[in-house]
Amino acid sequence: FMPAAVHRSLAPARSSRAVLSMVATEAPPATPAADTTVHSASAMTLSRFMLEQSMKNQEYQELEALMSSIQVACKMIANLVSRAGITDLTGMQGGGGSVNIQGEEQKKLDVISNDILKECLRYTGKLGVIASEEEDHPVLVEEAFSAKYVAVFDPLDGSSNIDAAISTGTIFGIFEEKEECLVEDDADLDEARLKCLLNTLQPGDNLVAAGYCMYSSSTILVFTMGNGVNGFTLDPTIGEFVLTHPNIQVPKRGKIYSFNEANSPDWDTGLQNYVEAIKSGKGESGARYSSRYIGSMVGDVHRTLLYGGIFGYPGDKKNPNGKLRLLYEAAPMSFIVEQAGGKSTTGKERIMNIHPEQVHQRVPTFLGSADDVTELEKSLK
Ligand SMILES: O=P(O)(O)OC[C@H]1O[C@](O)(COP(=O)(O)O)[C@@H](O)[C@@H]1O
Repeated sequence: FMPAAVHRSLAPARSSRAVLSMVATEAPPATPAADTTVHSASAMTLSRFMLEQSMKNQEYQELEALMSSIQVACKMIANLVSRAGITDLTGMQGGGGSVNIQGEEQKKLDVISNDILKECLRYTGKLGVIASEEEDHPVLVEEAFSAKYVAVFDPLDGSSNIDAAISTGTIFGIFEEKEECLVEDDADLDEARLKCLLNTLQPGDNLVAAGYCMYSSSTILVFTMGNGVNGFTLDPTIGEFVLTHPNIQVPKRGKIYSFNEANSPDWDTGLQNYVEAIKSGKGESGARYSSRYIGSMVGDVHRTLLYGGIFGYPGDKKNPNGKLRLLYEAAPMSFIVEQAGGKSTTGKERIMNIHPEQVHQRVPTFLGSADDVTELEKSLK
């Protein structure tokens, strides 16, 4: 087991570093920058974090099992994604039936990530229903359909980037099932199943937890349970997610906008004017904004959370509701951004208020720094 020493290189991790340094106060003050791979037993791992949260608040006890299975699934997916080129896991699923209900051809890793998440969530026994981007319809978890939670997820967001090894991610949201979904033995199963399935269609405001795991130069899991947002980096030397981004607060205003500008000819004038203004320093802040767009929502939202600014996938003449799915992309990400002090909107209304009518419905999405999103809303009006 490695002796306690301290990371000196990662500025954002001050608080976890503080935790580590409390333990290692006797350690020499400045560890040479070269020494970057040590964690002490007192590291704030995600498992320990959840344990402490559920000791403080009983409500989190049941979520602890769910978060434990989600982190296992993300570690497995991270491993597969990082070795996709070596293990022939790039490319399309191929063969019949590899087009999901949205008409998108599925990547091999879309299907595998979906199976991994389904399996990891199933064995918690806490889930009655799951809805996934890769499942045409919500799936009833037979073993536990009298359980308490509903999980919605995009198993591998941005998978169009996977073959180029550009960042991708998993997005998840957890709802509580509505009371009447609890099925008694003699109940009419079909009716109950319908109720359970309908339980999947809940507004973002009903989320009890949401998060994403980004697979990039680091694997970072960021989530909220409605009590702030925390980020954990996977340390491959111990195979654990370690707290590196405590209590994330998105800057009130940023200097970066993130849209697929190739669609701008089809945007409405208000949005075109807004982007022109911030590009040329004629926006409210007077600053000239720069553009960043990865084309993976998880990567673009993660950067926006840390650096500020605005990310969006607007509706346009071709796709009036844009591209992002409300239930397992826009709503979970909106919960995280709002919990980090940011804002999220369709341009007309708060995304978290919207009651989904279909599992795969799309919604125009703008989220990020509160002042930037407010300025955009004014332009769209
Ligand atoms: O290539 P486009 O049209 O800009 O779309 C990019 C957007 O589509 C997505 O890839 C959609 O997600 P999926 O990959 O899960 O279908 C988002 O991650 C991203 O923000």
